[in-house]
Amino acid sequence: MSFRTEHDTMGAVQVPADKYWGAQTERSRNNFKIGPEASMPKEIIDAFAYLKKAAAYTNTDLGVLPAEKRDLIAQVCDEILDGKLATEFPLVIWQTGSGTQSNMNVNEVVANRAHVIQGNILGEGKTFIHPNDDVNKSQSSNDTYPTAMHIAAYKILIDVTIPGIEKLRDTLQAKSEAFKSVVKIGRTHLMDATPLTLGQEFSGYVSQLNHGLKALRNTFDHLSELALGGTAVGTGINTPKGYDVKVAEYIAQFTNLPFITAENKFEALAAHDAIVESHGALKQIAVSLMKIANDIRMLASGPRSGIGEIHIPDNEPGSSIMPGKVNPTQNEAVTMVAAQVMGNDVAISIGGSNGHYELNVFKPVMAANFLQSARLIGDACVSFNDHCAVGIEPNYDGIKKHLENSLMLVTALNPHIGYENAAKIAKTALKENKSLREAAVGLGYLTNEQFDEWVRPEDMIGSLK
Ligand SMILES: O=C(O)C[C@H](O)C(=O)O
Repeated sequence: MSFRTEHDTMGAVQVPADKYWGAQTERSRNNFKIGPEASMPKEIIDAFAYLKKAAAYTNTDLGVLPAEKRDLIAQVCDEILDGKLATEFPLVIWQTGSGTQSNMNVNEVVANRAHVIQGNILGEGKTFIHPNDDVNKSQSSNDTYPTAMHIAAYKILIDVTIPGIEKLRDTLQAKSEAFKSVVKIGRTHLMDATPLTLGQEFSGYVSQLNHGLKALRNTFDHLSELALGGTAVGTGINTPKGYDVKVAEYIAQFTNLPFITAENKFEALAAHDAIVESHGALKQIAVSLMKIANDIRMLASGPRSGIGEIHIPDNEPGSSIMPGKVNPTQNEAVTMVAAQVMGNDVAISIGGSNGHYELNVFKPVMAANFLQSARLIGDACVSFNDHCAVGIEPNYDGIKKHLENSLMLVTALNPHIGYENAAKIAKTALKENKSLREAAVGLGYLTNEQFDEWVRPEDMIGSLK
């Protein structure tokens, strides 16, 4: 590999000759050889492209950056957003907790790429655009990185997470309606309970996802606040008047999302409660998905020795050794995703609780965990929807068998013969391996006709939808 020499305030650094990044990026590459798989997320780099372009426009509007520089900076930012410079951001999240090195990575790439766009040779001569003085003008890592976090988080929730959850929610809603007359036995404490319909059971899942979506949307207010303009400690040193409001307006225009400047820049740099709050909603959805996917795999368990009250699609051979076995693999994937998201919530909580005075220095790990959770939930919902939920059908034989066998249909007799007599019927039926009817009539508490009249599972499903 050939190298060129780049400089920063600490001196000369050898940088791969064909790369646009500069000395500070290379120092980070060399000094943080930690977990190479944990690259700075693409969503964060794209968010930096939006905010650097917005900063350039604002700086020009406010008279502190020539229009020629603005246009060059904006052109490179657009190239980043088009994915043309994807190999120019080699840093990992395990670096400075402010994300300074990734901020500088973007600044250096923009300056050097602009140099080449102007017809110069990479590494030869002084660049017209300076990474700090121009690309980073009116900014600090301390306000750019949190701004990038909010842009990336908001965008991924809108583009990936919410559509995925809604897709699954809609399918479960359709199933709930389709199954509204399918009476089955309920289970509480994993033990037989009174009946309900399969539709009622599924309506609970729909409601869980609707509440999760609402919780997520409730976090948009805080996520829409941008730190940019706070610069180093939140005071806005080195920014022209009106910069913070205007730069947020440009970001809103470029992203088509309702961003505004943060009301309090000290909070926006030193705390990431918006990320903690929003990930809290993602955790809530993970908790819901864990319950839903577990219920569905247990209802589908069998085919001969399980509960077997629903069928789910047979997607792949399940076993390398047991012929003909098929497993609830989509449920397993979703529940693993839920476990990962709950784990990410711990990392985010620890990160969020560690703002020291004017700066939180857990920014990259918080961003990476958030983006991973948001994508995993969106993707997992689509996968579970397409390869499992859409194909769920009742197993009428299994449902009927359990319903007829259930001892808790006896609950319907409480108003007629009292709880204690009804309990005797249930216990006798269990002990003597009899049906409820046999036990009830045998104990002399009621006649066959009364049993037919009073013990009707279809009348035991209550009035609630
Ligand atoms: O990189 C910056 O702009 C500031 C840095 O994070 C610092 O506060 O030392």
